[in-house]
Amino acid sequence: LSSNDNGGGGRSGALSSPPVIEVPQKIDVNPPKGTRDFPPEDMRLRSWLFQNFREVSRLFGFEEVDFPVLESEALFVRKAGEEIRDQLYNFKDRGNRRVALRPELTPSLARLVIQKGKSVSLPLKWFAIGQCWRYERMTRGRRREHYQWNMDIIGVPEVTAEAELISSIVTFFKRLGITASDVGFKVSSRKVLQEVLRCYSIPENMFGKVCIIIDKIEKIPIEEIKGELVSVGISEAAIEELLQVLSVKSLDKLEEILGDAGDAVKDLKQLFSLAEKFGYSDWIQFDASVVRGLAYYTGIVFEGFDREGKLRAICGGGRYDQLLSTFGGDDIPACGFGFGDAVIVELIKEKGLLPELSHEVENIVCPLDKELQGAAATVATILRQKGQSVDLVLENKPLKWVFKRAARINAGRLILVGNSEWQKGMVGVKILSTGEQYEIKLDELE
Ligand SMILES: CC(=O)Nc1cnc2ccccc2c1
Repeated sequence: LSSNDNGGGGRSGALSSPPVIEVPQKIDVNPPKGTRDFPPEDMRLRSWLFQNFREVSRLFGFEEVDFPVLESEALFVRKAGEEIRDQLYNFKDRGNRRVALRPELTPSLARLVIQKGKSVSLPLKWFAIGQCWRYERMTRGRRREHYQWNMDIIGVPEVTAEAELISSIVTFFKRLGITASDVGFKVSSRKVLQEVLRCYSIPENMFGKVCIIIDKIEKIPIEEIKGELVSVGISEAAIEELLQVLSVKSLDKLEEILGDAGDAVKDLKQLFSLAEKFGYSDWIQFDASVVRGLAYYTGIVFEGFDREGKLRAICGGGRYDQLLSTFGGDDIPACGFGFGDAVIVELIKEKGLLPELSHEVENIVCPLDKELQGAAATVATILRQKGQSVDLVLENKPLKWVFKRAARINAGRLILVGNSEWQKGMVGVKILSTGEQYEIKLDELE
């Protein structure tokens, strides 16, 4: 009930029964659990971050794409025990369809590539910035949404694609003032795991599950990791070999163990050599323990980390050559990364790299009395047509109020529309930074 309703007691003042005053039910003004509003100050930081995502995507010749935040649940139903699956924000819609709020963007991108089929020519270089969702018990008080920047290269089997993607992230970090002493990338290949599992003739369909278990290696005790590997049927011997290989920190050592028959060592060597040419060798290191927590990766995987070790992974990605074919599409190679909007903000705060972003307008236009409101609107429109931003005073306010507002919105200059000046086709101008004041003909205002 709106406050000016007299509660259904008919015409106010009627002698009928006293109006029933309904206490208006105050809505909860906070956003839903785990979600955020973006009031102007926060929105300026988000827009600044996204502007940098977009500018880097442009520098690398990527095209922007987007997809619905709501997808068929089938896109995300993978049986590899991933956390992203356990926390799917899924439900049945009113048409009884199983749907989900997307927890990541890659499956949607794969869906669109398949949908486009032969009508697009490879390679595709697409980027997206989209809100992703998860539903986890608020016990952990973590967010249920975040925005991710994704860059994907579709149709390139060589590791030149991964090298290009890492270069784009390095470019982004440099734009923010982040250096190789602040962050690095741990790089490995799932082919390392694959080659070990093959030696123990562990079936391919176990691969995703084993990767998801291994991905928890720094999050849960090693005994639990071993237990989970045993429970999915990996032999003790294979487990020992796996854990031993995962502790390898040099490519040469890895080659000793795996030999140079497989692609794992070859791919990684090529990636590190390309890193030299891109000029980001200082940013990357081989680390066999990196597997990432998404089941569909098949080759190179990488993650950005803060060298102080205070924060969670900043970004992550890798090659997913089988994803399109598992969706019924052609066997098209692909790789990409996701870059969340949360950890990066914590990092730039830590490093004192938060930009100062203020709201500014070039002009505040004010009629000196209400008869001139129309004239002020004309002045505002002329300035706006010249590409100037204008805050037009919309009510009859005292000058004191106007000066206060001008300061708050960081107006560059105050344009006063007064009667005597207007009769001469002129307006008053006050440059607010210097106090300089003058009159000028309207058509000379620029
Ligand atoms: C640090 C953070 O907010 N992480 C975060 C927040 N929301 C998500 C939502 C979906 C998938 C991953 C997510 C990850």
